[in-house]
Amino acid sequence: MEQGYLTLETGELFEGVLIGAEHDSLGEVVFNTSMTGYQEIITDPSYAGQIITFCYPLIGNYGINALDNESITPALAGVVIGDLCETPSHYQSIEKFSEKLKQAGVPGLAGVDTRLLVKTIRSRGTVKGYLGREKAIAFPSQEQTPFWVEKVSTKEQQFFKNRGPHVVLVDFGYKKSILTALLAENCAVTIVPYHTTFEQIKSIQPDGVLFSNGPGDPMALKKWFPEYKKISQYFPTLGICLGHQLIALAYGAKTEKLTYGHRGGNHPVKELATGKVKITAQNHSYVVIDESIDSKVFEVTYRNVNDRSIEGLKHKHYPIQSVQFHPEAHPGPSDTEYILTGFVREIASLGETKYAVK
Ligand SMILES: NC(=O)CC[C@H](N)C(=O)O
Repeated sequence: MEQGYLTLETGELFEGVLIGAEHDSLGEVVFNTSMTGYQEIITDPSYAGQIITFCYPLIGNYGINALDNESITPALAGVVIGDLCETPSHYQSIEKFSEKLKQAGVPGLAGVDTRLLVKTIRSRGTVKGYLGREKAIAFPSQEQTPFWVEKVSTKEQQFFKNRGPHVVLVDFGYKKSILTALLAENCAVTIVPYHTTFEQIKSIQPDGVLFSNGPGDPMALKKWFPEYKKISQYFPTLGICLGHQLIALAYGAKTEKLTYGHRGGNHPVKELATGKVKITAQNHSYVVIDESIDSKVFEVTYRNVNDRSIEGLKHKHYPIQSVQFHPEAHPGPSDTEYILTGFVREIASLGETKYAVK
């Protein structure tokens, strides 16, 4: 196996062996603390442009199956792992982790001291990294950040027929699990590109709208905020992760980048109405800034137990709610599944009266 390196922008160097696709890669180095779910993580479009470090030391031991992909084409820039298992054992396994990376065009580095790397990111904050055969001597100067949502959002509308309420899923890089959860609730689903206008959505006549998760800085979508506001003022709306950030921004709030983000399957959030703590799956860098919320407009519904950051919002006049975590889980606990099922129940019960709410 060929030796390779991950060079951080801040100068630290990590050695390992190259796996997966045979090209070098530049990306934002982040880490995920989940103990399982590497397949769902590498196929989650929200990781576009990022190099994921797995904190869990053993990756690949249960292989890759035909069921758990969150998207067809992985969008991430690379992976960094401790021990790579090349002899997977699971009855559903159809290929090895390294084969999946290769076939998806994603390079990786194995045999890395990921514990040290994670500690470095925790103290430095999220940094750029260069993964390749050579140590990087210089980093390319700050070129324009790619518009990741454009790369992962659907180009065409797709419709899934079903007997329940009709949901428009605005695709910023949606995880398949969100679609699966809606279909399981009998929803008919129309998936639309991120730039779909209010008038276009109105012509679809849905019962509710769901703004999906997605990669990058939510401010990259600034141009469309007025449209997202109009959509959410007309239709009952649920926002998940990037979708949550976009709703807050569309109503005048602000977002900021966390030092190293929340990525993993055991992030505790408190539901403020009940005081109950739920364990959630998370994957984000940005958060809505507390002081930027207009308390006449939004109620904060959830807070992160570790850093008290905002995890959920509810509009005080319109049927709009949003969560920073992932109620669809995958991978992660299903403690907050009720948010998706509650949304479907709500749009079903609003029925014909829904427009009168405004
Ligand atoms: N999973 C997501 O939707 C991530 C949202 C956004 N890209 C962030 O990093 O905060």
